Amino acid sequence: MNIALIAHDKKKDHLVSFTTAYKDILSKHHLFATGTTGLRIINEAGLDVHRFQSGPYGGDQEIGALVANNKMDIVIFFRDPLTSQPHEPDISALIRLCDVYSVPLATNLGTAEILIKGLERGDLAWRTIVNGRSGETNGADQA
Ligand SMILES: O=C(CO)COP(=O)(O)O
Repeated sequence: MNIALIAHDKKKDHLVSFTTAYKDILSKHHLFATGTTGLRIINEAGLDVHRFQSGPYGGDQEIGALVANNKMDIVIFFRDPLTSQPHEPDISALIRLCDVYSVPLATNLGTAEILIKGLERGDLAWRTIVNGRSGETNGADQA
């Protein structure tokens, strides 16, 4: 599976802790992230992550493009609901596209935990039918 990992600044510590805690599961998949989030996950969780631009510089839109092409299977986006962001339209657009394409999206730690446990149990196998990669079991696919 292709998994996008994104966090706003005040939520980055949470995402680093989350990716560290679930490193064994996440390392079986292809990970993508916005720029600064990705750097922290690489350095602090020790995971292999493909980094896009930083969010305010277009990273959310790059991930949105993959969602629109059915190349992103899960989006974990720890957004900060208490701080205004200069690229709010990009954030809304990414969330909207996840809803357009029924891509599983977690915007907080509680939902992300459920999603990652479901992923490990195989609950998201339907994604391989939607994304045309049905021969694959553990996400050995590339965006
Ligand atoms: O702003 C973001 C998502 O909207 C995240 O971007 P960074 O990971 O580069 O901080």
